Amino acid sequence: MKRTPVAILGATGTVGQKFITLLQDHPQFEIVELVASPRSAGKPYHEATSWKQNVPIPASVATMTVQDTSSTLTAPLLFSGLDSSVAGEAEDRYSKAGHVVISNSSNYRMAPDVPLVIPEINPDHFELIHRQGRSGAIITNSNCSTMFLAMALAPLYRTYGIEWVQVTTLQAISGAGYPGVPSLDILGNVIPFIGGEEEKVEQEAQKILGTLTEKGITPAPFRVSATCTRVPVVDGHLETVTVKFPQGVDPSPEEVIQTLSSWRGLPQEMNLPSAPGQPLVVLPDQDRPQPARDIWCNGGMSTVIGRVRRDTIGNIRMVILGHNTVRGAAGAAVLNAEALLAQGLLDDRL
Ligand SMILES: NC(=O)C1=CN([C@@H]2O[C@H](COP(=O)(O)OP(=O)(O)OC[C@H]3O[C@@H](n4cnc5c(N)ncnc54)[C@H](OP(=O)(O)O)[C@@H]3O)[C@@H](O)[C@H]2O)C=CC1
Ligand SMILES: N[C@@H](CC(=O)OP(=O)(O)O)C(=O)O
Repeated sequence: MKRTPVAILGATGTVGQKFITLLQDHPQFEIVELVASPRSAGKPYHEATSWKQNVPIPASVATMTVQDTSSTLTAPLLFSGLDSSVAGEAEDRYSKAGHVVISNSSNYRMAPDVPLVIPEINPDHFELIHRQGRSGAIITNSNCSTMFLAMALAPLYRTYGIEWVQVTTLQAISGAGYPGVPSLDILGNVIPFIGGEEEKVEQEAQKILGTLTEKGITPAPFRVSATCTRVPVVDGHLETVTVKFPQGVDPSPEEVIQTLSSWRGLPQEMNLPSAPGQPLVVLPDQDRPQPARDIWCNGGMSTVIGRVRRDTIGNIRMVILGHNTVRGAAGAAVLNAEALLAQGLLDDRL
């Protein structure tokens, strides 16, 4: 099968590097162009990037010359891990020039005509690309902490309804990009603030779980209260979550575990290349999930859950975990692209 040529925007960064490792042997996509800042442009990729992955740079990419965002690109499909300070202008321009941009950046996530999709939850929202008036399109995935929260909430919301959610995140340093948080700030420490993060976690899940109508997306009506912290962990965002169901709804922890574990969506039904067989994996051990042990569950594409138990104020509390640069970023974007292709939604654009 002929592979679709793709470019990676922000290729030298933390998310960009993860795109390269996930796409190097992908059956549907072939990396043909790399884009980063003017600081990197003109250099071979291996010189421009500070490679932090635990596999070597693929030979086909190592010597590719990096371009900047002023370049005209040939690839019809662009995966973006651009810094949000430049993503807005570049993604808008490329999508108006006919490229389909699958973005990790926060700039367009809440735009009314831009799909914010987790394909297990709301693949019907992809339809919004036809309302954008662009010859290409912009499709986004969520904030990394939102990703694991929304995945865990989806089957609960659809089975029981939700009144409110309280979440505290313990976020890895790779979430801040590279070089990211200075070592003297984070080693042996916890920083109880991540700029802009709580606002994203408090509103993105409701768009994802919202209902698509003629007028746009009506967000799901539950409230989220979030406290976001940075901890000295390299990869993996852990979150403690309390869920309050509507009045009179009070499933047992065993029922909730069954609801979470049995959840499947379009990526599993269509057997997409990056789909985890089981999107939510519930561990029985009292001291799991742990970032050092569990982030690579199903190739880093599952949300791992533990400690599901009754709460004293809400109904249920649990601990959730995910790989922030895989399912929380690059892997989510690749899965979105696979879902779009499988449904033929890009046939008129690629
Ligand atoms: N890390 C994570 O877990 C997650 C990140 N995201 C989002 O993904 C995006 C990338 O994050 P991350 O990889 O962590 O960040 P990094 O800081 O590691 O990488 C940023 C990338 O943007 C490029 N860039 C910076 N300035 C410019 C410019 N003026 N023109 C063109 N390119 C530029 C950098 O290129 P150069 O090397 O040349 O400077 C680099 O490739 C951000 O929007 C972030 O918010 C979303 C979810 C999770
Ligand atoms: N802020 C997240 C990563 C990120 O960049 O998210 P966003 O794209 O929503 O700004 C973290 O620190 O872990």
